[in-house]
Amino acid sequence: MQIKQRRSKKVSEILNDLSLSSKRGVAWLIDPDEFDFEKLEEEFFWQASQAELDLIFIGGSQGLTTGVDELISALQQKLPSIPKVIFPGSELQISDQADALLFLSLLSGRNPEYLIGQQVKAVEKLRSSQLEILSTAYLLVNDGDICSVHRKSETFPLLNQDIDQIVNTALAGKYLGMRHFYLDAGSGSDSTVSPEVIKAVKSAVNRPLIIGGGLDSLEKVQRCFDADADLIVIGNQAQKNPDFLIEVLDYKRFYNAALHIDE
Ligand SMILES: CC(C)=CCC/C(C)=C/CC/C(C)=C/CC/C(C)=C/COP(=O)(O)OP(=O)(O)O
Ligand SMILES: O=P(O)(O)OC[C@@H](O)CO
Ligand SMILES: [Mg+2]
Repeated sequence: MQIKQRRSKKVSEILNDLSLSSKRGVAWLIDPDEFDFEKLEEEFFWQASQAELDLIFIGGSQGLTTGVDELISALQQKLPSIPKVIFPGSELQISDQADALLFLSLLSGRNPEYLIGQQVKAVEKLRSSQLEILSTAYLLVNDGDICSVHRKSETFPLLNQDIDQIVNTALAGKYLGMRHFYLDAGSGSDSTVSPEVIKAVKSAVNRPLIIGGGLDSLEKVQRCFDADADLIVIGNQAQKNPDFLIEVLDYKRFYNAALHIDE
């Protein structure tokens, strides 16, 4: 509660603002299974808040419950002004300490547990919670790489080349009433969501579009920004090298400022 009262904007408003403007946003994904807080210097947290990190996502593909509350409390101490959003690998990762929850349905697959099973299991916890619930169509898309999210969900990704199928899947989510869209290549994926797919989905759904998976260079980030991604997610590469996240944030600032000059 205390956390939410201090914020001026809801997470849905932050996403809508990004979607309606040509500005790009960056989220840092922290996997509570693997995160070692001790390793990060104070300097890193200072730079992250100065560099206008938009959101922090918390979640892991294994969906384990351990450490989620502790992680969010620790983040609250270090980065109090940045909204914290649960990106759940399972309903067990829901925490009231966060500001919002990506209420995902894995539309690229046909596993009922990830289409509706986990969501129903989450309801008891959500009925009494203050979390902002963000209905999110979640699609796994890459060139055929199999990552831990595919193994965990027992689904295959849609292929970048099948643009019509991807757009139709995203639009089916929109027609079902979903308001946010997340195309994910999978954590650490060799291939990313292609710019053609990003462009096609964004122009079809015209709603906030989140892109992640395998973004490990500024070139890949730029391709997503140029293709109209509203928010990109950096996980693995920030864990390997925290300076990379700061570089991406600096790049975003430069990118958004350049857009402003052109306007
Ligand atoms: C809505 C509720 C309550 C639950 C949703 C449950 C669903 C549909 C999940 C989608 C499928 C799934 C398993 C997604 C995982 C998303 C995630 C947190 C990925 C982060 O991956 P990492 O844990 O960083 O990857 P590694 O395993 O490679 O470390
Ligand atoms: O860990 P990376 O490869 O950055 O992927 C982030 C996220 O989109 C995975 O679900
Ligand atoms: Mg993980």
